[in-house]
Amino acid sequence: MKDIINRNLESGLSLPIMEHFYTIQGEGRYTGTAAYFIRIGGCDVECHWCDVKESWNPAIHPVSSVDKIAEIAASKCKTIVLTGGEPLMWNLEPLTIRLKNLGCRIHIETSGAYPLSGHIDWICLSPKKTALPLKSVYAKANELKVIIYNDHDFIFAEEQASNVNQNTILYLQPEWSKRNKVTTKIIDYVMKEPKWHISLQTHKYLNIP
Ligand SMILES: C[S@@+](CC[C@H](N)C(=O)[O-])C[C@H]1O[C@@H](n2cnc3c(N)ncnc32)[C@H](O)[C@@H]1O
Ligand SMILES: Nc1nc2[nH]cc(C(=O)O)c2c(=O)[nH]1
Ligand code: SF4
Ligand SMILES: [Mg+2]
Repeated sequence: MKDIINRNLESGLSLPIMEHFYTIQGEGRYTGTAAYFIRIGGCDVECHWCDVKESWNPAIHPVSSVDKIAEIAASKCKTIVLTGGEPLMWNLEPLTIRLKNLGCRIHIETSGAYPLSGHIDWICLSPKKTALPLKSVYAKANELKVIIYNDHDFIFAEEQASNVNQNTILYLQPEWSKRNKVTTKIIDYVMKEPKWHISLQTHKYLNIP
């Protein structure tokens, strides 16, 4: 039985799904727009300020068939956001093929620390110092979203911006627990360096998932 589960995980036919829910995209370019989120368990990047640490251990999340998840998601909304955990730790080919066949547009939230897989229409790359993105992900990022926790993160943000392509939209997003302190610094920085935009975690202000 365990062998079958492992084989299905490897092939991407089943994935450890932590949760899936219909909400409003709270961050980045698509802020304010309806999207169905699929949160896949498993992440070894270990950001100390991660707001979903419960996602890190894949073993505590039910291994679910991607057929079923795709069907539920597509019945609610045609824009899907794959997140986690780190969704690129998994083979996304079967899930994304099924979603595409059901007429969906697929977005991903990723640290970029693992290779891209599957069919993705919009890549939100949020690089982390502990596990830098792969070159192949920088090249395809549609938006770059750097989390600002301290002053050094502005320097990190500029370094990261030099790795993405010219069309990538650049965002600075306050780390939630530091928002009172860093939001004003981001506002000043964006006025000084207007290639950047500010992204807020608006779903947290709205009290929605
Ligand atoms: C929970 S992560 C999951 C996807 C992927 N592992 C990643 O980090 O991009 C989703 C988004 O939330 C951001 N995030 C996580 N914790 C945060 C926090 N405390 N404050 C602000 N943004 C946060 C991440 O940087 C990422 O852009
Ligand atoms: N509403 C809402 N928007 C989001 N944008 C990125 C999120 C994530 O956790 O990946 C997220 C989330 O968890 N909720
Ligand atoms: S990479 Fe994403 S899920 Fe993983 S610890 Fe960092 S913020 Fe959390
Ligand atoms: Mg979130």
